[in-house]
Amino acid sequence: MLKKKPNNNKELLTAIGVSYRALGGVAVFSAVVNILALTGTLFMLQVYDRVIPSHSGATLLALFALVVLLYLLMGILDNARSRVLARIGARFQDRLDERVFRIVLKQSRLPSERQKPAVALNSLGTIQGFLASPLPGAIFDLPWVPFFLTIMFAFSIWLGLLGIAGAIIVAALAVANQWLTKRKNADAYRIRLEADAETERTRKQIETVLGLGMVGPFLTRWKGLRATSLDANLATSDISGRLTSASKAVRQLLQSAALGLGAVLVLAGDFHAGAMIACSILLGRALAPIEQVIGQWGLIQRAWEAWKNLSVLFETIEDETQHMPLPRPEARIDVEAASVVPPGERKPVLHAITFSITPGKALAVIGPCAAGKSSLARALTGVWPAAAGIIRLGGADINEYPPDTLGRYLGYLPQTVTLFPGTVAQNIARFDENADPAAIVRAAQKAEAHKMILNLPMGYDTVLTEGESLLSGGQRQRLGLARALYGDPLVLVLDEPNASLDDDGLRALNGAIAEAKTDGRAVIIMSHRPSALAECDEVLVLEKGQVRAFGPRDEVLSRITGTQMPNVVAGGAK
Ligand SMILES: Nc1ncnc2c1ncn2[C@@H]1O[C@H](COP(=O)(O)OP(=O)(O)OP(=O)(O)O)[C@@H](O)[C@H]1O
Repeated sequence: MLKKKPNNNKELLTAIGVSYRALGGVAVFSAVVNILALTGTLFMLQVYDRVIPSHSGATLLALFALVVLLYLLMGILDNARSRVLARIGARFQDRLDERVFRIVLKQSRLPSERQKPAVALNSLGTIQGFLASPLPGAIFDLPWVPFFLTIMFAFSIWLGLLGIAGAIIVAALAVANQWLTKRKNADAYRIRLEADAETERTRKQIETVLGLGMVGPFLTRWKGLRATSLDANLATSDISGRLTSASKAVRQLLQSAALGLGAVLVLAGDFHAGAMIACSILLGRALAPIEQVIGQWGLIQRAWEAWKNLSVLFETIEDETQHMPLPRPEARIDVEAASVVPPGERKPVLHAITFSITPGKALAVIGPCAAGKSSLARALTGVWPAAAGIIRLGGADINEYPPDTLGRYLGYLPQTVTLFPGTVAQNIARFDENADPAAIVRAAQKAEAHKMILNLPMGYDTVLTEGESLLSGGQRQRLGLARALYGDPLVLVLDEPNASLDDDGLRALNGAIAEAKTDGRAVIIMSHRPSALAECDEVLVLEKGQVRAFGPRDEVLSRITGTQMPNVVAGGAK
């Protein structure tokens, strides 16, 4: 079967295609601008034909006034064309921004991708930058090259042939430029991205880098990458510069050659001196867009690479916003023979896991280190997709829900609580712009975090910055729980929610779980510590990514330990 060409991705073509009227307008402006470009030639012919023979100053003045008007119009239209093209670029970016942002987020699930600058965002910016540059204008001028050459033919077949030869030479220089710089340009770009990623990595891990005295080695690695990227850049710009200078010189030489050839024809007696100069001007105009395109070839290459990158990404990463909206489901999770492979890995970390949890029940997932508890939490929240089997929420595959909707149905407390720059209230409300303050306070109260928040310098309006150190581990965990409880989630997935909690925190957590059950939510708690079992009705024991036991709490506990852990049930042990 023939494979669809990735460059023809429908979404990209549509994003440009919506501006078809504007593009049509640009084509019309280009036509007028190119016709107006004959002003100089016509003026010169009129000066030769009318003004000089008649010695008429008035004619010259009238002609000149007309020329001023025509050039003014040309300037206005040329500027309008650039403005429209820049707006087409902005519209293109605006239309694809959300799609690209979602792709970047999805790709970031791969640890290897997380370290790199976002290719999709870079690519979109590159295409927008290209459209806002003077280059597309020059590209719209290219089809007018034959128009100027045809006029040259009308003056003289020899001058026409010279024009064609000139266009071929300049175009050949463009092709040589592309051919010689393509690889080096791509290399320079790739290495520069790697160097940027290295800076970003160092910046993010600055405490470790400084603490372990690793600045020197990192600097050496970074400088190595920058030097390689600079070398590749220099090599490209050397070749490009050589060819650009050659093309400039060739154009001027050709214009002089046109004058020379015109002079030969004038001397032969069958040619007008005005036509000789007119052809020289026409040739310059015909070759100008070709030369401009050569000079900016790198930009065209980068824009084309960016287009191909986006095409491939759009073809391979589905647009999730296209799913049909489902009604709010029942608070029930069914995991059916689900196997989970971490993104970018080959080996599953969870093997054929099967269990269910119904509304109003709490399930504890316990097991030794690296048993797969956090992996299960990630799979349940859709962060890591199941490689085999199905995870259902309210009977529907969780992949059927758009990620943001699924996120709202699930209250997820990850093992490491990350808070974002913004106020405490914004963090609890998951940055929902229409958040109801009463709902934020309610979530905090349910997580028993309300009093703690009121004791912060600005209460709910306390601003948290990136990497803030205002909050202790326990405080973060309580805020994380409030955030998980915000917005009436159906299922709570709490990964080690008790890891940094003191006795008060543990009591609060168990109270929050009991209340969630009363509210009809299902609760799944991943934990090492037995204190988490107090409110749980069922227990699932994981070991090496497999279910060792699953069932009612006391039954499972007595099976695996020989006791019912009465003190655990009473909430006494931690
Ligand atoms: N991002 C990842 N990429 C590849 N493998 C991973 C990733 N995260 C975890 N694993 C592997 O998956 C297995 C299960 O890890 P997981 O963190 O789910 O265990 P856990 O039971 O939560 O452990 P702990 O109690 O120590 O937090 C481990 O062997 C771990 O090495």
